[in-house]
Amino acid sequence: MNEERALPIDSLDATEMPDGLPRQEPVAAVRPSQVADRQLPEATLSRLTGYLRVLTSLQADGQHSASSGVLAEAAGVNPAIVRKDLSLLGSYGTRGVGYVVSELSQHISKALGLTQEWRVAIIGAGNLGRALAGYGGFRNRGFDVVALIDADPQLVGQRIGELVISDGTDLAAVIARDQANMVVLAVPAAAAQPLCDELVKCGISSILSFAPVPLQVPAGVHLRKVDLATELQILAYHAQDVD
Ligand SMILES: NC(=O)c1ccc[n+]([C@@H]2O[C@H](COP(=O)([O-])OP(=O)(O)OC[C@H]3O[C@@H](n4cnc5c(N)ncnc54)[C@H](O)[C@@H]3O)[C@@H](O)[C@H]2O)c1
Repeated sequence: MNEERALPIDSLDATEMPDGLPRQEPVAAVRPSQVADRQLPEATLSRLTGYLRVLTSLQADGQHSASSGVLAEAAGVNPAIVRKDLSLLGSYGTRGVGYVVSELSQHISKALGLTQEWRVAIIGAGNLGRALAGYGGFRNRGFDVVALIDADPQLVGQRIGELVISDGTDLAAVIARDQANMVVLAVPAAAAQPLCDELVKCGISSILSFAPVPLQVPAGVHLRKVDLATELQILAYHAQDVD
């Protein structure tokens, strides 16, 4: 069973060096054809989404190229980290010119799996599910929210923005009808594991859960959890007074 995505033990990450310096391994040896076979470090993945956001806005402004310095400043990291991250994708840029915005944007989108269609079903139309369903920003980041599902008959049929709440008692039918291939769980903790099991049977292999409970999924199913309370506790740990 697979609890959450494990990173390979040899994850490369410039920020993980004890002295804060980028590692010196020959990253130039990594070519695009190899990238598909390996997992990118989690910290790199999260920075890539930042670079993509910056590139999208540069493209909208009609910029043709961008230096690692420009990307670094906009993403809040240093240029060496940008170059290192992009080299892991096989993108090296040109000295004096930098990176071609449209090409790099396409390259990062491909690496992040954003060139395929992601159709997201949100399960749980309570406080959180409604807020997520009402947020318009997912579409321009590559995610189409196609269904909002709840098991409460009083909620089924209600309209939230562009979506009408679907009946969660026939989950498989809703997932098939709306051709969802990614699911967000915004249900109480007790409902999350049975739903995960049902979703796996429906063929869903990408699940993001907000339920504050450990979940088990079989190998091959990607599960991520968001736990704001844990994040706040970590923040409190770092921010506490130490006298
Ligand atoms: N991680 C976070 O940052 C964060 C923040 C807020 C809430 N949460 C968690 O998110 C979840 C939802 O929170 P909320 O405040 O929206 O709760 P809520 O009680 O307002 O909504 C939960 C909804 O899930 C529905 N539901 C229950 N079982 C279901 C099932 N089997 N199938 C379909 N729908 C089902 C309920 O009918 C209800 O409408 C909770 O687990 C909560 O702890 C997480």
